[in-house]
Amino acid sequence: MSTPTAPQPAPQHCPSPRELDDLELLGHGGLAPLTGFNEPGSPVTLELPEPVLAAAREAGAVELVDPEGLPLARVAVPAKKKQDGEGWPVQVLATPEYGPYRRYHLSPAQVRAQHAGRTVVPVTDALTDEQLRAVHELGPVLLLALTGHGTPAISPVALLRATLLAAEVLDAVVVAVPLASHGDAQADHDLGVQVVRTYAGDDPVHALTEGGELPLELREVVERDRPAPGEQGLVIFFTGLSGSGKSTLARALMDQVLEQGERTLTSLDGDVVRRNLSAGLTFSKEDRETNIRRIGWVAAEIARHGGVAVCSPIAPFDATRQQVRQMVDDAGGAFFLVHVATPLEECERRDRKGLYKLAREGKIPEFTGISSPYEQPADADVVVDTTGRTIEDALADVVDALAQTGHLTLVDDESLVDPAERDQPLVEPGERDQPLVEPGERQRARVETPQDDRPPATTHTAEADEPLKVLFVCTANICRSPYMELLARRIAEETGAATRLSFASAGTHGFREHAMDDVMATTLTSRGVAHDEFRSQRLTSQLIADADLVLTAESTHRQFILDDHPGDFRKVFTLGQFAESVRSLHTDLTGRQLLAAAGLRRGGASERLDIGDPYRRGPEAAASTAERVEELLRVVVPALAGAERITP
Ligand SMILES: Nc1ncnc2c1ncn2[C@@H]1O[C@H](COP(=O)(O)OS(=O)(=O)O)[C@@H](OP(=O)(O)O)[C@H]1O
Ligand SMILES: Nc1ncnc2c1ncn2[C@@H]1O[C@H](COP(=O)(O)OP(=O)(O)O)[C@@H](O)[C@H]1O
Repeated sequence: MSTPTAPQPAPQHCPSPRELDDLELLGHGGLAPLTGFNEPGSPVTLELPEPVLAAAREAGAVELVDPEGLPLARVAVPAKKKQDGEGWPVQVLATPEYGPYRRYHLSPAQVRAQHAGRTVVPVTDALTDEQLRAVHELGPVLLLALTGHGTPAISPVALLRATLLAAEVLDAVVVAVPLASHGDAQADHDLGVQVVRTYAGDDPVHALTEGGELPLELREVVERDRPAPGEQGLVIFFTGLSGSGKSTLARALMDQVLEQGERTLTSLDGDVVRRNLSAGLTFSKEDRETNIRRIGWVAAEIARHGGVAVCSPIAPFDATRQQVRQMVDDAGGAFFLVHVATPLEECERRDRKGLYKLAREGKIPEFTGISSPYEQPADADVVVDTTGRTIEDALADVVDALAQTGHLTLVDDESLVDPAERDQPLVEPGERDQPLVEPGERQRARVETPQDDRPPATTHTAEADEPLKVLFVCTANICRSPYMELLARRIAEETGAATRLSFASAGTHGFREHAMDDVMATTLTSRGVAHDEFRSQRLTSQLIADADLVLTAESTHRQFILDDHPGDFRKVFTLGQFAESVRSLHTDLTGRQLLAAAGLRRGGASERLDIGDPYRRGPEAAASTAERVEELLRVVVPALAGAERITP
């Protein structure tokens, strides 16, 4: 007689963030008519790892738990794949209780009961002034914030924060719907239409149209959500063979970051991690992956808090490195991969720890490069072969590539420059027609950077004969920057350089086509400079791209530009900063060569050098701004033009 086998308990599984969002909506009817996962043709799928799927088929169900292990739902899983036709129905065990703004998560039934009669407006980004005006016209509205994983342009919590702020100036209630993205634009669109219709019932739906500017409060929410590249958490991840130079370069880089003193820093060195966080792990493929994932997890948490983590394990497997990149990305950090590509022969020649010899003798199994693979990264931000190079020279490539991203700028550090070269002109008079190169770049030939489309630091081209284009930038382009543009043009005329220089100005925010502010305009009139034809314009990427030099009134304007155009850091200065650089360069360089030199040796854009906003602060403030700008322009314009320098 055979004994009946006891039914197997349903296995537990923690779904992905996207699946958790889907589960919440399936659970309360938000995805109606869908009632389960994996219905034919539906993007609302649930994927189970093979062993969990096998156990679930045997038990007839899987229990979905949240990341802390709380059972949320029981999902029926047919015994055989061919029985999947009807999908996997969901039975709710508990509704999620935690998470920011959870109280705004309502089911369609709750929305119908509490808020019927309002026009429904689906929202996936902070509302612009034009959108607010249009929504205001609609009367009572329900702002349906679509916060699901991968859907909003900003983080779900910032979208709710921005939508609640917008609601304060409208007759609006706010409801959050975790409508996730499934990676298929058409399927997501169709699902979104269906979900919004379900929430709206018989009420009208208003689709927002693009356009307009963010009001100040909402801009602040968005900017806080997306910190400037220089303030974002950063993971600098060195990968390469043992002995390639990862730890040496990582240590040298960290010293520079510490000396600069602007960022908090954590080292996750391969050897050190193995003695602590990963003590006991072997060098099997599985243990190496566990080791790297642990490093990635810690690094991502550091990035989440805005810190810098410098990691230097071998990390031989591409898939694991990609997982770390994803973890850092999910935490809102930037991931910067340095491939220390010193070839095996050189690492083995160095054999600092004597390990290669032991590995060759078969005394260390699974040694990377000898008896265990190293997968070359195809996604490195910079590739450095340290063979035959000094540490400083190799490090300069990393520092340079980092600066190009805007995430960490250390190139101001004069210690990178050979002291013997520090006060020399960068270009000898006889070298004028040669491309300019930075001292640290002279060995660049040995470095491959994967971003082939990056412009070289400075090259001499036919452009050299065109007038040098200078763009002045302030906030509204009605006070400071027009004054700079018009007065600079006058000074260029006085110095006979009108054909060699051209000037324009623009504002980061504010109006288009406005005349100059009256009070500030008076300071120009008293200098005999006409302003009647001047009209303000907004700063655009094209204006920045077209300019050879961008001079801003304040360091915040400079940062505003670099946030979107980090690669332009060598040509964007505050006017005060550029004047200081010109004064301290002690060279006879002019025009583009002066720009190149200033770009390499620029001083800091300290707020001390800012030109404050005189707008609505009366004639005295305008006069003192005018005086200060004139003083700076009389340093900068003649220097650019090659006219006789005025020594302050
Ligand atoms: N089998 C084998 N293969 C490779 N390396 C070995 C091995 N056994 C010990 N070591 C020493 O451990 C250091 C590498 O550890 P990592 O944690 O960076 O390796 S991994 O990323 O998990 O693959 C590595 O240090 P680095 O030289 O700093 O890279 C070696 O000193
Ligand atoms: N340009 C260079 N950059 C980094 N290391 C170099 C360079 N030239 C020689 N080395 C030497 O190579 C060795 C690299 O060792 P290490 O930094 O511990 O490598 P890893 O951490 O990749 O195992 C050190 O002895 C270092 O002095």
